[in-house]
Amino acid sequence: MSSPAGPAGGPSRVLVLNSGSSSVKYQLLDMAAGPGTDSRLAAGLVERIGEGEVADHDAALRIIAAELNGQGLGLDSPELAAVGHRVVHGGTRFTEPTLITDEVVAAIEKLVPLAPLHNPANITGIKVARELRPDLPQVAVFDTAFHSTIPEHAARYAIDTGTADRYEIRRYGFHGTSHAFVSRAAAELLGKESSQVNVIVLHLGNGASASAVAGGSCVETSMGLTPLEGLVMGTRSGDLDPAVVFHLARVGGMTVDEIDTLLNKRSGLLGLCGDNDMREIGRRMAEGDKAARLAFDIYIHRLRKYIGAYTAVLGRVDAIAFTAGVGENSAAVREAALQGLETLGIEVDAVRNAVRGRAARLISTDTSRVAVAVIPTDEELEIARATYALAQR
Ligand SMILES: Nc1ncnc2c1ncn2[C@@H]1O[C@H](COP(=O)(O)OP(=O)(O)O)[C@@H](O)[C@H]1O
Ligand SMILES: CC(=O)OP(=O)(O)O
Ligand SMILES: [Mg+2]
Repeated sequence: MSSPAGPAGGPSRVLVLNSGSSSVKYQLLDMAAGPGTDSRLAAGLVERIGEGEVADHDAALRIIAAELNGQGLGLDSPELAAVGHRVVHGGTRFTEPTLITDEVVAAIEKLVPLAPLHNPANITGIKVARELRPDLPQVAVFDTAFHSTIPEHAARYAIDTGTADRYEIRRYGFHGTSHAFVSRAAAELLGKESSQVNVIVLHLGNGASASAVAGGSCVETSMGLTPLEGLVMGTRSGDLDPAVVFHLARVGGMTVDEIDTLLNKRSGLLGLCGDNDMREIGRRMAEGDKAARLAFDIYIHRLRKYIGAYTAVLGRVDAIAFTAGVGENSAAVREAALQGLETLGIEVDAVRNAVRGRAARLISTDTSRVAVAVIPTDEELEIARATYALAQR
């Protein structure tokens, strides 16, 4: 077959745009490629948006469009079936992949205050792609959607119910396409159905979140109203006493926006030691750097608290899966996070943990009651599948 075609012989390619706060990742996939075939036709990343040559997300998307054109895979291609967009915050309304209309864009715009670093970038991606191909179905796939199954007792904060309802304050959770993809892949690695296994997923990238997935449904996650809550991240604080905010305002004289910037952009690993990249922290620790060591220890301590908590939430844990930049690459983080947890049935094999690779793999011992896995995430593939499924209808 020379030109790829969908089941009905129509176009079968999907372009996925994953716009982050300072980067845009993209993939072009052929969804009609046979099972086991790599369907990725192109993939790339524009980084450091706003810092150097790339002024903003609009410029980044035009660079990507030109790059694809140059490879003969342009947005004008008749083979293109749809464009899938990662949208970080879907609020209470969007719990499924959604065909984009003007009204949907307006609704995503209304959610900007809940994800000020992410939703504006997602909206720019949608606007540029719709401008270039107004005829194509465009689908929004939400980070929050996979977490919509979290039960009320875990999703609600213990604040006044009227206030919470009025302002839609609740735990939404993020990185949902990754938690969905990785929890399913963990079940596959164990040779079981998703419905049969309970998995703790640790998505450790620049942003980081944990989730507890019971029989395929998410029951708890560490990010909350916004992507600020939970684990220690590259530049975000994760959990803290909310009174820190009052204290900084009253005693420190800081404005709400200044505190927002402090906690989202100048905290986490960066705030603790001046570096947000785990590779650099590893190098500095090897040289005996005390600030880097403490930052690492704080990061690990938080992670272990969540592993313990989610073990109690799930009752029975079949697998713990590490994913994203840090989770997939840092053997030191994985080892420290699970060290000494034999009483929980967790035994990491040091040799397996040290092996590097791109494939999903087990790093636990053969006798470990809980399987420990490293699973490369693929948010773009997950988004492409949802997009293609919706575009086919
Ligand atoms: N070889 C490595 N060892 C340790 N950490 C790594 C390695 N490669 C990448 N990382 C970490 O992964 C982070 C990026 O993760 P990624 O999932 O790509 O983040 P995001 O999608 O949030 O931008 C980097 O900031 C760095 O801390
Ligand atoms: C929601 C979120 O934190 O996303 P990212 O890790 O891409 O910043
Ligand atoms: Mg990410």
